[in-house]
Amino acid sequence: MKQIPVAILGATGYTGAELIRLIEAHPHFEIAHLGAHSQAGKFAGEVLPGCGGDVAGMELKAADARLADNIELVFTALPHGAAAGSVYSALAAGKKVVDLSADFRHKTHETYRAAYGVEHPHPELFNEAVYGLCEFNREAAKSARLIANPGCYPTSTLLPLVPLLEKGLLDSSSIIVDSKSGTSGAGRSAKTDLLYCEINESVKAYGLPRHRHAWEMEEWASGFSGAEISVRFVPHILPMTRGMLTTLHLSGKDTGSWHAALMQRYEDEPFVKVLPEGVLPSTAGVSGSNRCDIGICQLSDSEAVIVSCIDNLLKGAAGQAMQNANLMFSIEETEGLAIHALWP
Ligand SMILES: NC(=O)C1=CN([C@@H]2O[C@H](COP(=O)(O)OP(=O)(O)OC[C@H]3O[C@@H](n4cnc5c(N)ncnc54)[C@H](OP(=O)(O)O)[C@@H]3O)[C@@H](O)[C@H]2O)C=CC1
Ligand SMILES: CC(=O)N[C@@H](CCC(=O)OP(=O)(O)O)C(=O)O
Repeated sequence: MKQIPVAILGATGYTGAELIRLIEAHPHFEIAHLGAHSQAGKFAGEVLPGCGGDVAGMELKAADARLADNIELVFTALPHGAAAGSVYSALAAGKKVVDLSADFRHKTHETYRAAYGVEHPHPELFNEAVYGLCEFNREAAKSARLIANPGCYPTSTLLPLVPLLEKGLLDSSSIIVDSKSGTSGAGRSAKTDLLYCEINESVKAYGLPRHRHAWEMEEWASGFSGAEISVRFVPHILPMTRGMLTTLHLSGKDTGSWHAALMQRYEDEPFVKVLPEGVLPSTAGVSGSNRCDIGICQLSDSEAVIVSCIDNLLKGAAGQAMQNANLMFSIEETEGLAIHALWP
């Protein structure tokens, strides 16, 4: 198979760096363009400590630099709000796009406005964008021109939730989503509340009363299962570099059947692992992999706790983006993606 030239816009951020690592090890994609913003003009190796080989010597292009004609795929790993214009231009130039930002994740302008509080510059693309939760939208991803890669918190929430909603087992009005994220989830740009002294030896809730990902969770839980849900979502930030753990406090019926329902739904999925009943996952168990591990503990006939873990930079971002890119180019979905975690 030929090598497919790709561009990464936002290559100097955390998810951009992860994309470089994945593409360098991928047999069918090759890096042809690295875009940056404040770091444009420098070499990748000057800005990215983890970057070696030929890529280290590539010049970082300005965010709006022209993309060469032979580039077929563009990953936009840009802040939300900044991504939409680049996505629009790349599509207009005939490229396929996997957008890691939140700019095209919503079905309607109303929901986007509610979650982000601003007008969208290209709402006409909402209908075309495919929400890239591969386990539920695989067929649509295969023919997509634009993938809206899901958010990290929604990925860790929707994977355990949707199969139970599909079977009508959950009380959809009382879903509590308690999530913890490593600090890389907040990106690489300098912010006072991400300084070592603010984060170290501390755990902090944030995003209340309603974090923007609550809309994304509700919209797609409903989109995939048909059930209207409302979530109470509280994110937390922890002093670890990568990893995300989501605890779902759930009620419903036949909780004794929930473990089997999840096992059955995911038995053929390479990137979702349902642990034996009562065994709970850890972030260390998925770190460096594209997996989501799910553990379930029945509390009573009508109540259960489910815990899911992902690496926010992989299944929560660059890994899932690569899964989608594989689908878009008819490549084996697992290509270039580690099943095993970096453990211990
Ligand atoms: N981190 C995570 O775990 C996850 C992130 N995401 C989403 O993926 C996207 C990238 O995230 P992440 O890598 O963490 O972000 P970072 O803050 O680490 O990196 C942002 C990148 O975008 C560039 N950039 C910053 N501002 C602009 C601008 N105004 N115009 C063009 N480029 C700009 C930066 O360039 P320079 O360095 O040159 O200034 C940098 O390359 C975001 O939308 C994020 O919300 C999604 C899921 C998980
Ligand atoms: C710890 C932290 O700050 N996390 C980010 C979410 C991660 C992210 O990148 O959000 P998107 O997937 O929507 O782009 C936040 O709460 O805004």
